Amino acid sequence: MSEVQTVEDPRVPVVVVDDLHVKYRVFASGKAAGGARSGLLNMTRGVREVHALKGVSFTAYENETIGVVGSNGSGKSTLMRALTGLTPPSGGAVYARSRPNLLGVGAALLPNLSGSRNIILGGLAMGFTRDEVDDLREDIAEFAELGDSLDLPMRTYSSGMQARLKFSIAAARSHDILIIDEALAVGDKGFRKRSEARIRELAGEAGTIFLVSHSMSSIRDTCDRTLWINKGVLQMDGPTDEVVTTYEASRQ
Ligand SMILES: Nc1ncnc2c1ncn2[C@@H]1O[C@H](COP(=O)(O)OP(=O)(O)OP(=O)(O)O)[C@@H](O)[C@H]1O
Repeated sequence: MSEVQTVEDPRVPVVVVDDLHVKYRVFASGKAAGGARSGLLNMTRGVREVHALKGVSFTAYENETIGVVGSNGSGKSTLMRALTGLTPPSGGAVYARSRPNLLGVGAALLPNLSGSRNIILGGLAMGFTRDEVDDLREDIAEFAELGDSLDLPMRTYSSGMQARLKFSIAAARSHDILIIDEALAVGDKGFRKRSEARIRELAGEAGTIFLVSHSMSSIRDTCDRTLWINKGVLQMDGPTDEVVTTYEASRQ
């Protein structure tokens, strides 16, 4: 009699993506009906479908920090939006242990309020209580290193300064499943180093992190596993070094 041996996988799955398809319907303006002067667009000939993800499947486990690479328009952001539930699948499914959070509390921040007020607002938007926000304010301000600028309205900040503030607020709490889309590409070198270190800390706090970036050094420094998305297909999924090396070679 043959013996069937089952090997238990000790890893705990937190996100399962199963044959995920995403299609967008876009209205391409094309040539205006009746000539450009009529000012009317021919909507019937202009509907186009973009098949942005074509059957992507993978499982992400607890404590993994996963890089997501691919050329412009390959489907990385679409995949991340589908993970958060912002973009509905047109086929397949996404299962997650808890709702993945997209790093960035940008939508909750108000340009006319000062950096300090936005720290409070962003903290509340992330689900902290008022007392918790009061406890964290100093830490967030210190991490952002914006000095006196924190008293100025956020609209006066450069894009790098805004990114620092958003990162500092969002990174103040550990998330079960966290998605960072290009967050490291902004800010200066010093801030990038500190944000990478903070991401590693967050990853250590039992979270699962997805990092979408065009910076291969950020991916190599931060991620143990990497997904390469190519034209809507998961081209490769494996240890970061192997995937990034193959991806870079493909672009020579
Ligand atoms: N809201 C949308 N409506 C229509 N098409 C879209 C929409 N968002 C993305 N697309 C299309 O889907 C495809 C994948 O785009 P996506 O933004 O996911 O790529 P990406 O890999 O994140 O690109 P990048 O590296 O440039 O940020 C592209 O062809 C893009 O034009």
